[in-house]
Amino acid sequence: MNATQHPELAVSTRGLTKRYGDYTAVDHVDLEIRRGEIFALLGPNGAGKSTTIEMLEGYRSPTSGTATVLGENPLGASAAWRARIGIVSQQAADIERFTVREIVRHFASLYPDALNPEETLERCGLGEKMSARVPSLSGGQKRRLDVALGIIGKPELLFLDEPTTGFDPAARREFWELIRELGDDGTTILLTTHYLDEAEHLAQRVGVIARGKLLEVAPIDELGGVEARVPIVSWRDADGRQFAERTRTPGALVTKLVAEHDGEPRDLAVKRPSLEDIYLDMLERINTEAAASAPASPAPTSTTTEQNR
Ligand SMILES: Nc1ncnc2c1ncn2[C@@H]1O[C@H](COP(=O)(O)OP(=O)(O)OP(=O)(O)O)[C@@H](O)[C@H]1O
Repeated sequence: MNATQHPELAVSTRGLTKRYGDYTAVDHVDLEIRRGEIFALLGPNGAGKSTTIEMLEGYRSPTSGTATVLGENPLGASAAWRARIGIVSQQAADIERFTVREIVRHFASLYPDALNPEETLERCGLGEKMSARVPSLSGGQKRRLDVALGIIGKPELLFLDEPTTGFDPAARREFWELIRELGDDGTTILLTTHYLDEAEHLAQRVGVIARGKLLEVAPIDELGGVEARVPIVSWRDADGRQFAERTRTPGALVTKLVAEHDGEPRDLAVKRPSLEDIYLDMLERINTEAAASAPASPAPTSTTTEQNR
């Protein structure tokens, strides 16, 4: 069944919810991702990122709410729709018998307008491994193969679930380059990551999810609001007591402290909160609020475990 969706949107959800028994893994998520956007979903372990993505891919059914992806309901979407999306999930490809080239060629043959397999492998840094069998690849190289398989069908929308886990720093940089190129070509990308620098490098907007709830969606440099970015000046007095003050005019405060201390205050530091500081503050706040509003949702039990959907 075709759903109505604003043509500029690649993804839109309303009240998207997934429950396992009494446990709510994804809780009324309203999310809009524009076509051509690179969007990063951040959140701690178990926050609900993969569950959200899997509902958008059509691999998990929502308990309630709706999702529209490239104009269709992902559940039971058409084969033509499936050819328009690319998926790099957390499970690495494990195709024992084949060489890298064979497997990528096979995947390419499944799509109406696939990329060139050899060129794609070069782009993914596997040019020298085309004739290698999959089991002989290192962890990072297997992940690159996953990425090659995810993009081979020239997707309009690419889902990347923690794509650079296990990459060495150089491989991550190369991967970021590849993702930026895909973004420049107009591919919409939804990625989840635990690396804030990755989100900073790649994403135009980020969403933070924790305990299944989407806490905030914002351009990366506006996350947490203006207030969260106010610098903190810290110092010690002559007795060694630690002080810290948030101020929009750190220079003026430092000048005042220097005058008051008749010289350099001890351990003087001016710190502008990093994205990581802001993100961790948000998570701490939500955990404190959750603890205050007990009883919390019980953790999922084996009786509520759902294997596939
Ligand atoms: N099939 C299932 N049955 C029961 N609970 C599940 C099932 N799948 C996921 N969950 C629970 O739902 C919550 C969200 O899981 P999800 O995999 O979406 O988290 P995540 O944000 O992707 O975490 P991570 O960063 O660790 O990959 C977790 O508490 C998880 O244990």
